[in-house]
Amino acid sequence: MTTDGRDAGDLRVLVTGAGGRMGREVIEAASAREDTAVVAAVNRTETEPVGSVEVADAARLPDLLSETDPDVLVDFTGPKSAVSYAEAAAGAGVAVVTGTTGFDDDGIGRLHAASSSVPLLKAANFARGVAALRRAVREAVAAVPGYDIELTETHHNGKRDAPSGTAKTLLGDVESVRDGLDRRVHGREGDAPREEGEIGVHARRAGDVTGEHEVLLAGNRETLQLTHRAGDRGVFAEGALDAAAWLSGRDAGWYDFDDVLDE
Ligand SMILES: NC(=O)C1=CN([C@@H]2O[C@H](COP(=O)(O)OP(=O)(O)OC[C@H]3O[C@@H](n4cnc5c(N)ncnc54)[C@H](OP(=O)(O)O)[C@@H]3O)[C@@H](O)[C@H]2O)C=CC1
Ligand SMILES: O=C(O)C1=N[C@H](C(=O)O)C[C@H](O)C1
Repeated sequence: MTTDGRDAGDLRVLVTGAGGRMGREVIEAASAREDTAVVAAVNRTETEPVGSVEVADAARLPDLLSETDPDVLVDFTGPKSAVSYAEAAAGAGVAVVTGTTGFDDDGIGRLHAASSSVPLLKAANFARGVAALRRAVREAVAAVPGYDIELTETHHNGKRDAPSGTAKTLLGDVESVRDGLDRRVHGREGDAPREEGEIGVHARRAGDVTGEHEVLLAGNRETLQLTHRAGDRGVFAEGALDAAAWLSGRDAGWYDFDDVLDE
């Protein structure tokens, strides 16, 4: 038993972005788990404790990585910070789970480089229903060749990146099973009839919507809509912690949420 009453075999997580919507959710979900301990939490700007967890200045991350001996750093921040946090974790030999979205190619390359020394799991969406949606979309697109495809995602008005990371993942899924889709059309305006090879992409931002993704397939006098709605952020936090528990102790390398679900 440790001094905080947790078992010595518990999963030890360090949470970045602890003042953000997801960081707070991860701390709350971890604190409610008997087998998980939040050994440190950091945020860029000064942040009140989250429950009983003190939040340190993110500049202290390198020290905290060595002082608190975490198994996994769990990150939901922004694309620049996520890369530098992952690199700090890799330098300290600590595994990384990141749910951050909006990376550019350089960021993805640097995450891959970090994954050569520690296990790193990146997923744009930690909801199990989205994993099921991805499978359903691949199957449906393959089953209705030639149907028009439009993707719509809806999120709260605080979301920065568009389209969402999940939307980009779904677009990759569609394109992986349908040849000839060579143009993502982000909204339409003016004289803009639909053309062969297009996939329409629509990002809506409104109120406090947690996250919705819909793939619409239409043709041959019928429509098929495949939709996922997240009820609250707890679903993402629980998935990320399940991923962290799965990742802890694995070999260095690049992993995604499907690896967790496939086992
Ligand atoms: N994979 C998944 O299942 C999910 C992924 N996400 C993704 O997680 C990320 C965070 O989302 P959310 O919690 O809603 O966002 P918030 O804006 O609520 O929180 C962002 C957090 O990241 C920190 N941050 C942002 N930019 C920087 C930076 N440049 N340097 C240091 N810290 C930074 C913020 O710090 P500060 O407080 O100082 O601003 C804050 O703590 C997004 O990319 C989002 O798309 C969200 C939900 C689910
Ligand atoms: O920013 C969010 O809130 C979310 N972001 C993720 C994304 O970009 O796909 C996942 C989820 O939809 C919530």
